[in-house]
Amino acid sequence: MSRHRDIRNMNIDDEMQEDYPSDGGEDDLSPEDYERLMDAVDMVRETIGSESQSGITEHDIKDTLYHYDFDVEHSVAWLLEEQERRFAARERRAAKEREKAQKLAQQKKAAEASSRVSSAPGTPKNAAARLVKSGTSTPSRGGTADIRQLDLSAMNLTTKESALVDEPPPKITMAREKVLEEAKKMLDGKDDKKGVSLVVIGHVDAGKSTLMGRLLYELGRVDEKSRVANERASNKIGKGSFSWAWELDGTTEERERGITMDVAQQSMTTPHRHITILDAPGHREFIPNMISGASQADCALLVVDAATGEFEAGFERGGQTREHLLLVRSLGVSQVVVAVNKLDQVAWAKERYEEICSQLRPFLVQSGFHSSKTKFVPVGAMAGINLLNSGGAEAELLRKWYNGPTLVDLLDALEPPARDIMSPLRFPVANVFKSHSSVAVTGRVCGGLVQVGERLRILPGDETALVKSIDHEDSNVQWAAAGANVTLYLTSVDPGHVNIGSVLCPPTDPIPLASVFTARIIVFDIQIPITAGASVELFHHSQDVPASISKLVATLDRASGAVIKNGPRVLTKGASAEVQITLRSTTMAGPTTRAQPIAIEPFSVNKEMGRVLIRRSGETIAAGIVTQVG
Ligand SMILES: Nc1nc2c(ncn2[C@@H]2O[C@H](COP(=O)(O)OP(=O)(O)OP(=O)(O)O)[C@@H](O)[C@H]2O)c(=O)[nH]1
Repeated sequence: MSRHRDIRNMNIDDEMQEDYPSDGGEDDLSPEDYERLMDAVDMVRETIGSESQSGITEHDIKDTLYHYDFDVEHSVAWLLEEQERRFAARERRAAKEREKAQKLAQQKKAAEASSRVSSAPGTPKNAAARLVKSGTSTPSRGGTADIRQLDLSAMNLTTKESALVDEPPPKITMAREKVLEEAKKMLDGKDDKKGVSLVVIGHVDAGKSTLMGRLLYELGRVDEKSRVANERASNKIGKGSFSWAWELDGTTEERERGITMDVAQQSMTTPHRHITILDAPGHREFIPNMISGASQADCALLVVDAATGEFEAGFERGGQTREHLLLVRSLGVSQVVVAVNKLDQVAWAKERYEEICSQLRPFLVQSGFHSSKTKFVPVGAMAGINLLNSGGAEAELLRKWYNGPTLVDLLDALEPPARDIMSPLRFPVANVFKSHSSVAVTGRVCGGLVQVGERLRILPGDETALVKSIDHEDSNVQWAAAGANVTLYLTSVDPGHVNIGSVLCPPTDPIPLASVFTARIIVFDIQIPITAGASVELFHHSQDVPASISKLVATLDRASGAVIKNGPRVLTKGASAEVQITLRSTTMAGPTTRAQPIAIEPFSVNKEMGRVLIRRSGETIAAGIVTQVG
């Protein structure tokens, strides 16, 4: 199985800590003072060197600058002395560690000698380690305490992690009926704003991340200091025009290349909606990541570039405007807002806006979007025009011919689709974060409910895990229901058994596993027809696996589904067909090696788990729904 992004290994224990160290009163600074501070930080840094060279963090520098009232000279002098003090302390600590290690080695030798004498025949050598693993607390007797300590160190567990092993398991604190009742209330929107997830799609450089960064700022989700910091830092590497996008494009590579590579998740609140944003990459190289984002969304925001020739580049055959729209529709998204961006590049010309809308409308209908569920809005992401309320000369130019809704007005009216909370839980893992002792998984609840303390089965495989906590947007919650994009923190599980594409479900109601299944597909605009045995890549949620279209069962009438021809020889563009799909083995062990099955369910059982996309040589050739598994 492959996935075009890294499984990030980070320390979840750190991530879970809510009390981040303060930056030393920065919150009280005005934007002007904050800018002064950041200038001073740069000057100090130039003299003392980078963090890795000097061991002095940005936090240290800021603290010192506050202390010396932003006086760079005094701050540098103090920090250089501090650097020497730290170096000396480190040396002292290292000497102590060496001494301790020597002592432990001697104790280990002595303990091994005594255990060789006292163990009964057949006693497992690592009995102490097994006791620790299973959580049994054995009172220490004489030398045993040392053996336990030594075995723990051999297992590479830190003191903190060994404490975690002994932590009591999380408990279910709410009755299922109560959770169901609360979930129903929430989905009815009686208690709160309705939740909806939105994937942001469009051709490369259309302005997706800029639009989202600016929108988050306009809605107060990004403060003035972050804005200034992004502006300064992006200017510094000559990428000033991407400063708004930096709020979403968080990795160094994304920032240096000026493109989105992985899906970034953020959230925002409009008067009637709580919106999870999934900012997808536009570059065709990262389509698999875009598919991962789209499979977690209810609605789409398509961003197109109005600049001369740019809209056309994205909309022509092979452009991502077309491909993204087809992909999201195939994954079940039926509502789309089209933001016609960069109108400043064409002097806010009404004719250009209308020309773009008139080209997109028929394509949207042809792709299966109902015209009542597609909305258009003219915007200028960079200057924040027509996102919320905007003033100024550019806004005036737009207002001469447009007095329709703003982008936020349209987002605020998005309707969440029906959620199936009564079906068994299905949680396809979109991303995994691992540490030695725990695992966090992100993704969307695709049916049912999940709650803290619940034991879940991880498929494929025989493993189970306990849900330790759940993060939904910025909050820690006790449960999450179908449609929610959440992070689950898991415990009592070997991190090696949780992967992108794993599906978490109730142990009593597992999702089926299959390496052969049938699907009803629609063939896209392909040039080389599909024949039986064609090698393809199968996309299901966030995973993609090698497969083949092993049998062409029948061609079907697109509208009625009636069989037109059994056993066709080829499938050409626009065809609807029933096909058999067989996963191919990823190992080189030979043609008889069976492929690993994937967790997949018929569309009739769970819509979200029963959709697949089929790609070949980097091009999406078909989309389908699973009709039969096994
Ligand atoms: N003139 C103008 N430029 C804009 C506007 N919005 C975005 N841009 C510029 O377009 C370029 C691409 O913006 P991004 O936000 O990175 O585009 P993207 O669609 O997120 O890019 P990918 O995710 O990599 O496909 C940047 O240089 C932006 O400054 C706008 O309203 N007007």
